[in-house]
Amino acid sequence: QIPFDGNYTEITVPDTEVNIGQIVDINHEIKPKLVELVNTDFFKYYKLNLWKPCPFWNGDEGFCKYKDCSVDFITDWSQVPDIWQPDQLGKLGDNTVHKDKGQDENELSSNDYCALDKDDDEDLVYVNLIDNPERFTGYGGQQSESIWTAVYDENCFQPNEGSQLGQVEDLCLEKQIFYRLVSGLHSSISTHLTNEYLNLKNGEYEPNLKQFMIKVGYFTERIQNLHLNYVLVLKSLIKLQEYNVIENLPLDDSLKAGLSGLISQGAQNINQTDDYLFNEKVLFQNDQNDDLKNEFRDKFRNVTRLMDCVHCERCKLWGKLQTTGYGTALKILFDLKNPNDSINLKRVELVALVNTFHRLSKSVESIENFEKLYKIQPPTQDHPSPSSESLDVFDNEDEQNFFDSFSVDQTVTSSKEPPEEIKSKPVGKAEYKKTNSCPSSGSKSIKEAFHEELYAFIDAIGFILNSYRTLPKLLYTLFLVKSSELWDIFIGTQRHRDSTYRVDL
Ligand SMILES: Cc1cc2nc3c(=O)[nH]c(=O)nc-3n(C[C@H](O)[C@H](O)[C@H](O)COP(=O)(O)OP(=O)(O)OC[C@H]3O[C@@H](n4cnc5c(N)ncnc54)[C@H](O)[C@@H]3O)c2cc1C
Repeated sequence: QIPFDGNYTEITVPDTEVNIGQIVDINHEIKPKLVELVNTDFFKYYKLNLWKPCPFWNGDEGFCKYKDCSVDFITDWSQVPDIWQPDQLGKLGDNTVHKDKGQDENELSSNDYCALDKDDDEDLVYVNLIDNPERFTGYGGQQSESIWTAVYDENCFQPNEGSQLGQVEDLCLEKQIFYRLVSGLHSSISTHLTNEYLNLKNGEYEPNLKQFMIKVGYFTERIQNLHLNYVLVLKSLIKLQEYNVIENLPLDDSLKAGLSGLISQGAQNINQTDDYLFNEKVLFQNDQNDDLKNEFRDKFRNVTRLMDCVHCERCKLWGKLQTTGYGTALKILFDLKNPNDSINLKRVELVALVNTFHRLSKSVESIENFEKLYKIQPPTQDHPSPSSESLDVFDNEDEQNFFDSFSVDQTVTSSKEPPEEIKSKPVGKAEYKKTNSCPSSGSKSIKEAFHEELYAFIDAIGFILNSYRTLPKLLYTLFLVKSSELWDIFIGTQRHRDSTYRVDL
């Protein structure tokens, strides 16, 4: 366990050979190029449907009151740069997708990790990402919690799946990566909203150290997961370069040069082979792991679909963009296996990938800044218990009331906390190798399988014991039924032979 001492530098990034300090150094080098790139016309616009119905539940009753929940989308086509005009669209592989049988035609290609909006959807709008920054919107309470709960409980491999201890390390590597990916996305969103948090005193958006520490900073594992996401996305970009995909993209030369320059800078800073950064080849190693890969892909698609259930438009915009970015990174990492492989890369996927990397870069920079602020003056309430009801999240009652008014049932803490054991435990590569290989298709580690069997055994014993408990009552009820039948015969009012009796035990 790593007790939090206000310093993240030496903490390892799980399943990689790097530590957070090294990521910070890489980020310093590539940040200027990345910022330049996301400010270009090509990368600063994103096309999406913000009003697609939630596919999982009827959830339109949700709302987000604050003005920054909304998105300023573009209705006037003349405002959209040439590069995004319809005649330019479709050049980036849009027409070459292989369709899944039974799936919505435009929505999915068999290799896709995300459910993209249809290309011909009439409700697609363009959004200028620079004009609609990801920051505090006041979205919270039960509404956002229900989304996060669905993400973790139903569409993620849980650390407590088959394990009483509930440690993420108990999962096999593929499932670990999935959990960390989702948790890292959550950490990154929380970092942005606390880095640009509304200060009620002056109406400005500014870093709020206390909120950051409560949501992310005290949980070393959340910090690790966010940095792992940085590594995954960077590795996917490096792979695009290595396999000559960038070179062949239908982009203008300056964009290609910008993208290549950024990636080369990232690769150069690793100063080792890029498997040192992250070695995706150890995942889904053998053919038997196809089921596991399909399960991984299906679950991630569901996470992308859940973004349509987010009530706050601004949060939905960035949620959709980032899940698409991660889905694209996964596709590149897991499906591009040798230089001759082709990959379908849509324009929205490329834009999402680069912007997701920029979001992570911004998070890494913000965490570095929060670390400095913490060293100058740590928040007064140190190391709060995350499950504590008395957690003093807001500085005064006015602040509490103001934020409460944003959403129904605003709760800042929830029962959905990772168990103590996983909060600040670093996972080194050696450790993972020892315990985690998904053995076969549908895969469970030996430990998971053992726990599953154990629980089945306990259930069976419970069933047998319960039968003994209910046996006297059952016999008594049968006796009553039989006597009643005999009585009916005796008094000559015998029921029809086929009559059935309902016996409520
Ligand atoms: C897709 C999406 C996008 C959002 N975007 C924005 C936005 O742009 N601006 C904005 O102001 N709000 C946004 N929100 C809301 C925001 O994420 C929080 O839900 C809200 O601020 C309330 O926070 P909370 O402290 O109650 O805990 P939440 O962040 O809602 O977390 C719920 C529970 O999940 C667990 N948890 C928290 N972080 C992690 C982690 N990293 N890993 C594992 N478990 C974790 C904890 O047990 C926590 O109690 C978004 C929500 C969603 C679902």
